Amino acid sequence: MKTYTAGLEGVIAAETEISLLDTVQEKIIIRGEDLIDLSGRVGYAEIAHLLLEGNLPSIEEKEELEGKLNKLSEPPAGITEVLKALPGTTHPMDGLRTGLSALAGYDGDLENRSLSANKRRAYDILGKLPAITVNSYRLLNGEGSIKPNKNLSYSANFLYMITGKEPSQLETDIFDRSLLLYSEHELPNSTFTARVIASTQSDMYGALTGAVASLKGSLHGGANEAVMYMLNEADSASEFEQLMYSKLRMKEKIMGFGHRVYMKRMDPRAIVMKEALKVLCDQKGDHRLLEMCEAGEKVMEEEKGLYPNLDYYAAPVYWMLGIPIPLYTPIFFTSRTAGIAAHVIEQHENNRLFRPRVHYTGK
Ligand SMILES: CC(=O)SCCNC(=O)CCNC(=O)[C@H](O)C(C)(C)COP(=O)(O)OP(=O)(O)OC[C@H]1O[C@@H](n2cnc3c(N)ncnc32)[C@H](O)[C@@H]1OP(=O)(O)O
Ligand SMILES: O=C([O-])CC(=O)C(=O)O
Repeated sequence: MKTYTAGLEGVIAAETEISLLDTVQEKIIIRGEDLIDLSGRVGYAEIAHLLLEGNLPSIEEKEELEGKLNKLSEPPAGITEVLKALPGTTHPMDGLRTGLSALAGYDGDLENRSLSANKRRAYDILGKLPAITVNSYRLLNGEGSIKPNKNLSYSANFLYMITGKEPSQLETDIFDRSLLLYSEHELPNSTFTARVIASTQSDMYGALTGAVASLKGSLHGGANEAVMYMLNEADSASEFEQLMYSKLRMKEKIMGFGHRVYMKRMDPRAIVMKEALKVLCDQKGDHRLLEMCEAGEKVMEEEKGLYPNLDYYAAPVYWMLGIPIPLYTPIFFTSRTAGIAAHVIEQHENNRLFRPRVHYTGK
């Protein structure tokens, strides 16, 4: 009776003022602004403000937001205890999912779905997630937990907690840019998941927790970790090229390539991350990873007509920044929290329950 499309391809499933992948003008529009254009001009905190408040902040508002996120950056001690109780075999993404879920118990106003209550908890979650993300990795590795350094900006502190040393300005800028690029992307599986959960009038913690599970999958955020494991299987551009050919012969999907929306062109965010990789390679005087990635790009274009997505170039950038691979997907989620929280708020503000029908193929 009604049109059915596998994977909801091309289906319009939500009305939003938050973002649009404009495939005609080839732009990522966030609340009327061009994300790629912004990536050279503003930082992650400003994008978080744009997503949650609807406008870019003034200098004072930006400082106020950085201060607010700083103040909120320490999770309750009970969350650390929850993370400590998990077995060491737990993936940090599952640690993050568990820690985020447990935060709900600390919200004294959990059933309040008003705009102000939702914004308050969005900032609270955003403030605490870097520590939850990093400590889920550290505690699972048998390392002690690390406290946020409140003298640093949001991104500098996040990177400091990951590596244990204060990052340089260049490292901070590149990491911040990666967070900005990951912050929001219209209606990917995880954002859709969160909106579906929120549409039952369930709370933001539950909606975001479901989104973590969605984003973990290798067809979505999990691809950035898979890309790095794949790059580490080779030592040079020619070895990587051979690896790609053999994977294609085995009909394997190559992680970091293809995208439901950018099927036939390079993800514009990947172009920005490729430039960042080049800067890091130039600085370290070691171009091996860049050369390998470029070789892989050429194979995929020639063999499959497919182009890199953001994960393909974010992975080697994170490697060059000294970030452990199991943190790549949790970092992606932490950054995407600003966008997904904005979608949960929008869903609660103008809600209709998601309840589609099926195309029945059974007896
Ligand atoms: C930041 C992000 O989350 S971006 C996504 C990150 N995920 C990845 O990088 C995983 C690898 N990529 C993929 O699996 C896909 O391209 C997806 C999941 C991103 C998009 O999937 P869909 O839109 O459903 O496309 P689908 O998987 O149907 O692919 C269409 C065709 O292209 C091929 N294809 C798509 N991506 C790839 C790939 N990475 N490697 C090899 N072939 C691919 C498929 O095999 C399929 O070919 P066929 O028609 O001959 O069977
Ligand atoms: O948009 C998608 O389908 C996947 C995603 O989250 C991204 O590319 O950032």
